[in-house]
Amino acid sequence: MLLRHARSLLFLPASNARAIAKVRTLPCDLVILDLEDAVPDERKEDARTGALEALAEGFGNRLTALRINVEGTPWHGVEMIAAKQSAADYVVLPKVESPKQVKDVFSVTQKPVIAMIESARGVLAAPEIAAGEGAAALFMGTNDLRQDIGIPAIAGRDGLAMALQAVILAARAAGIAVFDGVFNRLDDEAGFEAECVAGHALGFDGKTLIHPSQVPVANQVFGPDAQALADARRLIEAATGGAERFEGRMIESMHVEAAKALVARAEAVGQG
Ligand SMILES: CC(C)(COP(=O)(O)OP(=O)(O)OC[C@H]1O[C@@H](n2cnc3c(N)ncnc32)[C@H](O)[C@@H]1OP(=O)(O)O)[C@@H](O)C(=O)NCCC(=O)NCCSC(=O)C[C@H](O)C(=O)O
Ligand SMILES: [Mg+2]
Repeated sequence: MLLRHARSLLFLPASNARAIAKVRTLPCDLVILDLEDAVPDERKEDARTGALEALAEGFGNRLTALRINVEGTPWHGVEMIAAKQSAADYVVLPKVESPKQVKDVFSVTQKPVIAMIESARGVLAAPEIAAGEGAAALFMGTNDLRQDIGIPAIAGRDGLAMALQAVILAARAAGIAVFDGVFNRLDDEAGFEAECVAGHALGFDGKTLIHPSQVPVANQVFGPDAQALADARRLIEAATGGAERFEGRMIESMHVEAAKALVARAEAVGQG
């Protein structure tokens, strides 16, 4: 699967063996083994060893990533070496504020880097980060971003709107994928689904997740809906080129391209 087709991107602490076993049973598209905030300092070393073993064992046909700690922490250097030696498909780099951070990690690990945008500085530098060497995708880090901007944890996402859109535009201008931040309220199913729908409508490719219960909803919201897929197939079949009428609306070549992209996404995620 291509990264841009991923709908559900599940974080888990690399120190949690039960979660590692569990994720192998889940229909998530990308597994992210975390060495950063989900792992206490005294467990970083164990987590690193556990991550390398788990990645070597593999996660079936799921894409894999290792989130390392940022430069300036005691773990950054050793985790870059571990990432290079690992079987992870991607490195996730948190708290990115410049393209140089991504380039430096890419040059050591030789793995495509998913840059997390988690601060006002990061948002303002997102166009350069997304276009920079080694950047494969952007993740929103909305917990840290709220804190950096000063948005109360209990407030909704209105205060994040400009940042979310700026990051999506930066990713699109650079031609890379972009994924929404995590939803913390584990028991608020309706709130989670509403945030997935809103993120999908903004243009995110998928959503980063923290719990198994969130995977099916993200897959459903970010996966092609059956009606849209049927519509896309009819449109591709009917189109003859240029502007024309299709089922009461005007279509042109960009609509055919969009329909083909939807069919490709459906096939990639096994919904074709
Ligand atoms: C949030 C949790 C700590 C909740 O844990 P808990 O209450 O123990 O979960 P459950 O009892 O409901 O778990 C049920 C079973 O599911 C497994 N499980 C739980 N979470 C995961 C997971 N993420 N991946 C795989 N499997 C998981 C449990 O092991 C149970 O199975 P079993 O053992 O067989 O009974 C916990 O969900 C958790 O740790 N989540 C991930 C936290 C994390 O990785 N955080 C870092 C990423 S968030 C982020 O990046 C923020 C960002 O930086 C920002 O700034 O916004
Ligand atoms: Mg964060």
